[in-house]
Amino acid sequence: MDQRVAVLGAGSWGTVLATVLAENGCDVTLWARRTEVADEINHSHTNHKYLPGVMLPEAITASTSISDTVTGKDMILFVVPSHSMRTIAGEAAPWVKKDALVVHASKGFEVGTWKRMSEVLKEELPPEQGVRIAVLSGPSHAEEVIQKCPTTVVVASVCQETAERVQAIFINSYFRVYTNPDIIGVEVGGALKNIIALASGLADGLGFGDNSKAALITRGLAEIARLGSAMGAKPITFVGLAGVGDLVVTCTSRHSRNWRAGHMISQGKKLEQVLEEMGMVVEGVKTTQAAHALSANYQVEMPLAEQLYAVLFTGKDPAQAVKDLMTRGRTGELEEIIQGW
Ligand SMILES: NC(=O)c1ccc[n+]([C@@H]2O[C@H](COP(=O)([O-])OP(=O)(O)OC[C@H]3O[C@@H](n4cnc5c(N)ncnc54)[C@H](O)[C@@H]3O)[C@@H](O)[C@H]2O)c1
Ligand SMILES: O=P(O)(O)OC[C@H](O)CO
Repeated sequence: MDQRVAVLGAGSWGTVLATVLAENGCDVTLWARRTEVADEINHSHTNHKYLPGVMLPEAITASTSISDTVTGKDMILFVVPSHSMRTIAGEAAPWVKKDALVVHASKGFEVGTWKRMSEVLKEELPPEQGVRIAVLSGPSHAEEVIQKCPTTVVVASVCQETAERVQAIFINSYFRVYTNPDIIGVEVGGALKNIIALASGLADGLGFGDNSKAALITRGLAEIARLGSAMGAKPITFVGLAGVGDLVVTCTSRHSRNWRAGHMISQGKKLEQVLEEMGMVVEGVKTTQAAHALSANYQVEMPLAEQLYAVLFTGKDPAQAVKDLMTRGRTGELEEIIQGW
C-alpha cells in the first residue's frame, strides 16, 4: 500500500488513524495545529497529551503547514473537531490533488447551519471532489485501537468505488472496515450518539443502573433513527456500526469523553468547568444544540435530547429532567414503523 496520505488533526483520533495508516504501509504526514505537538511527534515519536505512553511509528511525519501536508497526497483525512471543519477544509482546498480521496472521521454537525461534515467538505472543496468524499465512523475509541483491540468501523460514501478504495487503505487484521452507501445515516448516527453518551454519564452519576442504561440506548436509538430518517437516512443503518455499535461503545465505556462529561455534570460541575477540565473535544455538547434545532426543523420528537439540552443550556436539574422523561405522555414503542394491531 504505497498511498501518500495527509491526516489533518493531531488529537487522539487523528494520531491513532495516522498510526493505522502508517502500519498499513502508507506514507503519512500528520498536520498539527501547534508547533510543540509537531516537534514532539517528529523528534520523540510521541503525542503525550493525547496518547500518553504510546510510541508512534517513525514513518509518521508531522507538519504545521496545511499546504505542505496536503500537496500531492492521494488521500486527505480530516480529523479535526466539527466546529473547525469548514475553516480547515477551506485552508486545505487549494492544495488538494484533483483525484484525491477526501475522508473525514469527525462526529458532529456544523454549528448554526447544522450541516453534516461531508456537506461542509463538499462546499469547501472543488466540485469534482464530491464523489470522492467519504466518512469513517463506528465504535472506535482511540485508546483501544492503538492497543490493536479488534475494532470494526464503517466507511460510507455516495460512490461505491470511493468507499471501497478507502476501505482497502484502512483495513487490517485489527481494524476491520465495512462499507455502507448511506452517508447520511452514518454521519447522523455518529454525531447523535454523543448526546446519548452524555446522558448515560449523567445517569450513571445519578446512581442509576443497567435498566436505565438499556433504556437510554434503546430509546436514544429510536430518537436517532427518527431524526435520521427525516433527514434522508436509511433506517436500517442505525442498527449497524454507526448506530447501535457506536451507541453501545460510547454509552458504556469510561474511555468516552462524552460519558465522562455527563458524569462530571451529574456531580454538580458547570458545563464550562467540565469542558475546561476535559481539555479534549466533547462533541455531544454542540450536537445537543444541533439536535434541538434539527428536531424543530424536521418536526421530530426527541425527548432525551430535549431534556439534555435543558440540563446543559438552561440549568435544569438533572433529577427533574429524569422525572419529566418518565412521566411524559404515553406513546407506543415503535408507532412510526408498526401501525395497527
Ligand atoms: N478520540 C476518539 O476515540 C474518537 C473516535 C472516533 C471519532 N472521533 C472524532 O474525531 C474528532 C476529533 O476528535 P479527537 O478525539 O481527535 O479530539 P481531541 O480532543 O483528542 O483532539 C482535537 C484536535 O483538534 C485540534 N483542534 C482543536 N480546535 C481546533 C481548531 N479550532 N482548529 C483546528 N484544530 C483544532 C486540537 O489541537 C487537537 O489536535 C471528533 O469529531 C471526534 O468525535 C474521536
Ligand atoms: O470519547 P468520545 O465520547 O468522543 O467517543 C469516541 C468515539 O466516537 C467512540 O466511537
